[in-house]
Amino acid sequence: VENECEELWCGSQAIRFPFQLVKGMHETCSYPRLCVHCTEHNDAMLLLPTMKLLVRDISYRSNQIALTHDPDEDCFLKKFSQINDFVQRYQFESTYYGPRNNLSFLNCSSGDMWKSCPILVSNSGSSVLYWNMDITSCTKMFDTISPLDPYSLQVNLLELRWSKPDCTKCETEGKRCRWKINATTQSDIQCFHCKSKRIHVPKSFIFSTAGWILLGLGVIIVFKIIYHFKEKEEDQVRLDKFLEDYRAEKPTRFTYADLKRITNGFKEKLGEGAHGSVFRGKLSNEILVAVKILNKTESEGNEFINEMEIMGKIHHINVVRLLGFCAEGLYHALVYHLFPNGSLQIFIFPPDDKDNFLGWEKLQCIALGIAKGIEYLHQGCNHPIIHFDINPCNVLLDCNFTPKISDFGLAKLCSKNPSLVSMTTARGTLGYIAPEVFSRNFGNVSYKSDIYSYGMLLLEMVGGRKNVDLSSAQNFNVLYPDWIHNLVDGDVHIHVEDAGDVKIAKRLAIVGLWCIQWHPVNRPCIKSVIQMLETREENQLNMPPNPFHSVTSVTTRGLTLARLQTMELEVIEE
Ligand SMILES: Nc1ncnc2c1ncn2[C@@H]1O[C@H](COP(=O)(O)OP(=O)(O)OP(=O)(O)O)[C@@H](O)[C@H]1O
Repeated sequence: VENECEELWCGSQAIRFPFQLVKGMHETCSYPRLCVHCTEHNDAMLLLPTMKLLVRDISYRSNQIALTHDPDEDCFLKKFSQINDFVQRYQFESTYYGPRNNLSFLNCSSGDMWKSCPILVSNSGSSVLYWNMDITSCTKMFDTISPLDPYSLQVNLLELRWSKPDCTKCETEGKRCRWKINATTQSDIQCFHCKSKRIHVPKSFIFSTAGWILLGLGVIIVFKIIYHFKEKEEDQVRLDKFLEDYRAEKPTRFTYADLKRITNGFKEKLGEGAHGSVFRGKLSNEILVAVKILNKTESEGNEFINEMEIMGKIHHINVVRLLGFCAEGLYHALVYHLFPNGSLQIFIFPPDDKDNFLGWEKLQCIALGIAKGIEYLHQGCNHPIIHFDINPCNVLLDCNFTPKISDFGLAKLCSKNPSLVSMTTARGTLGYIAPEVFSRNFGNVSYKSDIYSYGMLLLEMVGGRKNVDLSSAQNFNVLYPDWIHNLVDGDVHIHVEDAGDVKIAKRLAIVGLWCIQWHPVNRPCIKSVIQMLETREENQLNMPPNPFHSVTSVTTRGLTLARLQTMELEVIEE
């Protein structure tokens, strides 16, 4: 019931007790058989049993209502008797404070000027001359007593006041009022809390608004569908372009927006290295990629693109293939195949860690694969490349554990201060950098620098532990190879059960030790490394001299040699 007595609106007119909009009519909410109808033009019409009146205004504070004639009808006074009945029946009073009026009604239908409303009403006590009209042709119809004001009636205006029901008490308490159930008089009202207010919105408005909303939704859906198909089309175009480039063995050039789409907004980060961050991406359901966003490249614009074209031509089973790149303003990025196994780094475990150790056969295959990849970079392709950063992090493993060398060419492309890198990424890089890269006293930087890094990597694989032991910071890059040397000499026994495995372990260790000779000239070239790894004649593998056997003697020898060399070599600041 409370909701039915809510205040509703018709245009700017609030309709509430003792009136009620015709919809949701409830007997306790308004005068009996009296209701207001809201037209499609938002006009409130008071519906009486035999006529309707247009509501001009309702003041709930002063209990007044102003009514006028239905615009469809011309004359108010023709319906005087119904109006008078209505006023008296619902105990309305005229806002006109005066004695009850003796009204005279005159019929003036014969005069031209009375055409629209041929009835004149006057208070019989006062003159009709104030109308300033010719009333000589009028005939008297009847006299009556009414509380209504003749002047207002004549101008089609009905201003009424109701004293009952009186809701002012309820309203001062912040409540609403309505009839009591089974009320017998117009004083039988009760106050109640009205919780919710609803705005009356004409049906036409609801329909038009709903229509607009539906239309809007329809347009959005259509746009979404078009966008979806356009996106799919663009994806397909990009994929086709990629496949075309792939077959033509050249890297695809992507825009930064492409990369954003491929990586789903750079959502999944695979890792971060010295050159930048790597994100997981998807070119199609079958082609998963890793997108490396470079921090800073030294080569700009065209130079970078030329460099990419060269790197894109490098194809070898043991080298990560560059699928694409992005060179857009400050954004430089590289796109590679994704290798879900990640880098070799996470597979290096000691042989006695049975659950994680890969096995000697597999380690040998990986070592050989890496060597073949280095051989291809050094000698096999049109543009020989020194990697400068061979380490387990830069060897990725595909699902068959085939090793793939990554990050080739970046040493040239990216600004990389070795001493700076050694400080920040000591974990991965420091132990692998050849001595001559630090100081020319050991010789010239050449392909042999990669051999040194490869040797360190091999030894790490054999030992199953990091070659840089930061806990013994003083001699970290000396102690570990020494330990390996002793292992091969037979002084320290590594836990290898199978005789075949012992052979592999020894072979890997011997090759590793040859590769890490201080002076580049003493290191084998990569071809020899491969031969040594592939040989089955164990006794053909000679042990290299142990440069760490006596740290003092080595240092003395090194210094002597260094002293000799400094006399010939230009001193380069580290
Ligand atoms: N193609 C790839 N597929 C799968 N994972 C990758 C790929 N490329 C890189 N990653 C992962 O992202 C991480 C960061 O690679 P990134 O090459 O940038 O650095 P890094 O090799 O670890 O270090 P640095 O660049 O200093 O040599 C790697 O450890 C690797 O796990």
